[in-house]
Amino acid sequence: MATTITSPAVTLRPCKNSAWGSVIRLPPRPWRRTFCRRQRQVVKAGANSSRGPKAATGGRRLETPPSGVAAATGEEGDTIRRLQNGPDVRGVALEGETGRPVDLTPLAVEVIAESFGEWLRVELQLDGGGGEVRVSVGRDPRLSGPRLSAALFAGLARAGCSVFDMGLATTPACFMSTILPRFSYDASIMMTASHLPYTRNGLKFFTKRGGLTSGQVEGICDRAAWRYVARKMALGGGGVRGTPPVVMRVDVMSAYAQHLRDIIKQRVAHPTHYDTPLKGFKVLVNAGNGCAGFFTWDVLEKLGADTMGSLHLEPDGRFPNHMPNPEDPTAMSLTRGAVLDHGADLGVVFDTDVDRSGVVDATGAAINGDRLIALISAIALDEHPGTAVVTDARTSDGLTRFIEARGGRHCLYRVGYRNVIDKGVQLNADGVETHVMMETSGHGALKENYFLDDGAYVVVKIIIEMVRMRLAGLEGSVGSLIMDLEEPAESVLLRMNILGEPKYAKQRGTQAVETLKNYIQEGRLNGWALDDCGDFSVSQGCLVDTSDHPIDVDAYMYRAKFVDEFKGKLGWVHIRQSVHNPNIALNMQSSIPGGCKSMASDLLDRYLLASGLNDFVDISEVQKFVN
Ligand SMILES: O=P(O)(O)OC[C@H]1O[C@H](O)[C@H](O)[C@@H](O)[C@@H]1O
Repeated sequence: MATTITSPAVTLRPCKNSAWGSVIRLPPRPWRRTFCRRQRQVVKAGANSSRGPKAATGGRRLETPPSGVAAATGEEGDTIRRLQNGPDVRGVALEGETGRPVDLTPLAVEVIAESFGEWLRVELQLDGGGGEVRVSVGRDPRLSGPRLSAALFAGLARAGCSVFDMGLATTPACFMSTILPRFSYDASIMMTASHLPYTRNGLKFFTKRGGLTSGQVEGICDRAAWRYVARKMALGGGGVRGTPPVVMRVDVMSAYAQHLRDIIKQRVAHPTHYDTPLKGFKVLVNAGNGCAGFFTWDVLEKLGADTMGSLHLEPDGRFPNHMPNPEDPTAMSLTRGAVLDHGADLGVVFDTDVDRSGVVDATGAAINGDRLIALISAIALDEHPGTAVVTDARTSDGLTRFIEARGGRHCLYRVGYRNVIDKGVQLNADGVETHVMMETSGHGALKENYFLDDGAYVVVKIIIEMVRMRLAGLEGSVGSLIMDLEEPAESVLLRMNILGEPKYAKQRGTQAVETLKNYIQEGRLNGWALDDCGDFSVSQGCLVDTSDHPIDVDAYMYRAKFVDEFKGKLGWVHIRQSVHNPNIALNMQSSIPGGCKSMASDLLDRYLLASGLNDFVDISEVQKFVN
């Protein structure tokens, strides 16, 4: 049975001893002097070097790896490079995973943070900035957080950054700490592994321009790799050492919550109770013991909502109830139950760090995945007629029809929230008005919100719509806005583990994914056709943009449709390597019952077995599904 905690967790409340600007610890003066000298040298050396990674510096050069070290990074350095997951850093931070040793160590975090700080200094100089570089740091409640935070602070300080500790925070709040006038930091880092197991942890990086791109993070990890090897050699394999850095404890979360409240108040502009527009509404939150509890007591309750029935608000780094994840069936079903039990108008499910969300409407209907995209698209198309909506290519044909029926355009793109957002940014730059960028996973970014991947803002939009509907005297809950969304008859996700040593997994995964593409292109798979690639293809989908370079780990992915000689179009499959684990994800959708099984069976015989991929890919899930 779900635990209901109505009192807020202390950790996310404004901390009495953490007033803005209060100093936690001062380092001894000599250390500070040495540090400043060192930093000047680093930046100067960078300006003359010819080895700086272009992606990370935007063309400016950074400190050159000492000769010999770069070449020698090899295996050791690769342990750092492998921590890059698209635009994030993710790794195992605690023992407990079979076959996966701890690789996100304090030293790894320290060298990555130092390389980020160094990159940032160069970036800011390019922008005409200089002097103090101020970086905020937030984290989720993972057990490894405090220890790794100390390493993160140390790395940033080594790079000459002033560090501001937000404590328990959310990913969108970290970005907003670079925007909110009272804070306006140069950059922010969120330490989180989102919905991944409690043993993992990771980093997300922001500047005022938004999240770093995969290319930028790749450059930072490259530099961190040689630094890691050099540091290990110097320390004899030991961990982080040295004087603890200066860290300022700051309360950004209260200001951020107020920012969200202000948006709701202003947009609803309630005619009788402006400051409490949610009076008379029951809205409950399932925070999954992640970071989202603040939304209940610092946003909803202060706006007048009754939040009785909220679930798992207390941060707990072991996530004892279920992973905080709007895609998690347990999370959704518990929230649906709570909404119905309490007669709530809305239930909200956040992921750990609140960059993803899903909702449950008053009838208990789960609105996540395609349905959430449809709901946000309906709201956005009302506000911006004709806007384009970018999603990953795992969305249904029904969603495309839903968007088109409202006059919008649907661009299907690569999986990976950053890919989806980048595509939207690019479309806007190319003159295609694009207001919504969302992944089926619940990652949602809006043009009006800094193109930020922000689960809280998505919920804010839905809440505003809910209140507006009631003010307009409209019947029904927010779910009524997506009544005509057609659902596929079947939707299946199968995972195929990549066997063998982890260091070969990416290469093998790419080989497996590319083999399917080649087989189709070579005409070896009758009935299969790759969905069109292109810049902005509404009806057929764009799966790999031919104008991009698939450099990232998550870049090789294809969608192919299958037309059966007798039954006609059965559906499509989407194949790609997992961003986080050594496996290949095979998504399938069909409009015909049994269609997914037919497609899987065909791929099993004519692709997986015929190509011999089963030598290094575990095809048992596909076999089980087929049989
Ligand atoms: O590759 P998977 O394990 O399926 O995970 C895929 C997901 O990875 C991360 O969580 C990204 O933030 C998402 O944008 C992406 O959809």
